[in-house]
Amino acid sequence: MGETTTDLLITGATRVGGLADEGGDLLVRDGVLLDPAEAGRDGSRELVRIDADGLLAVPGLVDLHCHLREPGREDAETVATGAAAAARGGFTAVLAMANTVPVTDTAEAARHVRALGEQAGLGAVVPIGAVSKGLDGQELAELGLMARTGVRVFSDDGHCVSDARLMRRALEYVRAFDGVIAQHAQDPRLAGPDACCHEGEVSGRLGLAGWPAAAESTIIARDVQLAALTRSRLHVCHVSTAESVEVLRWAKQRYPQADITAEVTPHHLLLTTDLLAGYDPTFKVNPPLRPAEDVEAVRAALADGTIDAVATDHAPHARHDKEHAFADAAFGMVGLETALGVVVETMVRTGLADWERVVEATSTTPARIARLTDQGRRLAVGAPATLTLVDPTARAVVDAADTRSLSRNNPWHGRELPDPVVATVAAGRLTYRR
Ligand SMILES: NC(=O)N[C@@H](CC(=O)O)C(=O)O
Ligand SMILES: [Zn+2]
Ligand SMILES: [Zn+2]
Repeated sequence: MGETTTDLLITGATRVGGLADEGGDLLVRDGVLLDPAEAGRDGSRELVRIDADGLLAVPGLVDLHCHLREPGREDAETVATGAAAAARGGFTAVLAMANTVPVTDTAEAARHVRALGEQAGLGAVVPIGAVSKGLDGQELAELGLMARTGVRVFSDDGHCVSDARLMRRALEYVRAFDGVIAQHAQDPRLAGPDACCHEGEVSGRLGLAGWPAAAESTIIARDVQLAALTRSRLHVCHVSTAESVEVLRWAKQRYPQADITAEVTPHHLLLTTDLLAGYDPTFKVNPPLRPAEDVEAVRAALADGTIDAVATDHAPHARHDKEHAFADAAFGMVGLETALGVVVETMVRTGLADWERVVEATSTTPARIARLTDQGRRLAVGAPATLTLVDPTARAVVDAADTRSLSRNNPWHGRELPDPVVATVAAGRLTYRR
């Protein structure tokens, strides 16, 4: 972050994870946190104050998994609108999935996404590189060349790397540069081309073609063994079933030397498959919404660390892709702006997690998985001024039209949820203020 002439003084916030003797005041100058006693000493600098009495200051949120749609589908989202939605959601860094048009499968494509993020200036936009060329699951993409531009996370998300041999080679390859393979765990043969939801009692009643929960957990069982075999890093995207949690719990015990991590989305922490009763395609998502037992299992796993992180899987879609009969609509829902609220609703208000655990799952751990060294840092003098101010008690009714995203496929529309994000500061810059 370059030189600035304005200081930002945040007063009265409680730092989550801060030391007991650290006061609540924070001074932001040139992208760094300074001793608040410095505020106003240099008369040439303007001082902007934020009164944060009663608020929490947490390290800026990091989203390991979102879809920003640029290049190719700028009608659904652009990097700039996605970054604006992220800032409003309290995020200071987001990782943009590779399933754009064209796919982020070359160094040049990765540089392009990063540059669009820098132009937007609303926090870090970090490209995820594809595992296979064109996401076709056949041939490895330019993993090494993308790594040289700083890419550490590789994923064919939207598709599963279903060929075990290709998955093994990808894991072996990225080990050299400390990369990680983020897998969309879903056996394509079990999921089939026509399936559109979770296979079970609800799909049977509604006459919708489902796919079994085993399509997810069987791939995870295979991949954790490949991660152990290759001694490489595996990250499991959007874990959604109780069996997947059981496989992960087993794998983390069985292979303590392996680096296996997993994420859950906010929607899988709260929404259930019953919502499909109205055939509203807003609730069509991949992985599909699951029964309540699965929701309970992923919450417990997030609480005890079996699931390491929360990631939004923000998947904006234009109206003409979403407004179809359920079976024909696109998979995906937006989520950047509501993510923290849903985590507070499902984990904090239920007593399953405290704010320390929320910070770990939404900031510290995702930053570590993506190897983003200037994100997820404790808020101390000398650290990057990358933080989010949170009102732990605020609530609001979600309005899909009140958004910085270009898309409206919002499953929370009309629902009252915690509305915690008050301000976001990314590398010293105020990127959102309520
Ligand atoms: N989650 C979704 O339902 N859709 C994602 C793809 C994905 O995450 O698998 C998308 O790109 O729209
Ligand atoms: Zn996916
Ligand atoms: Zn995704």
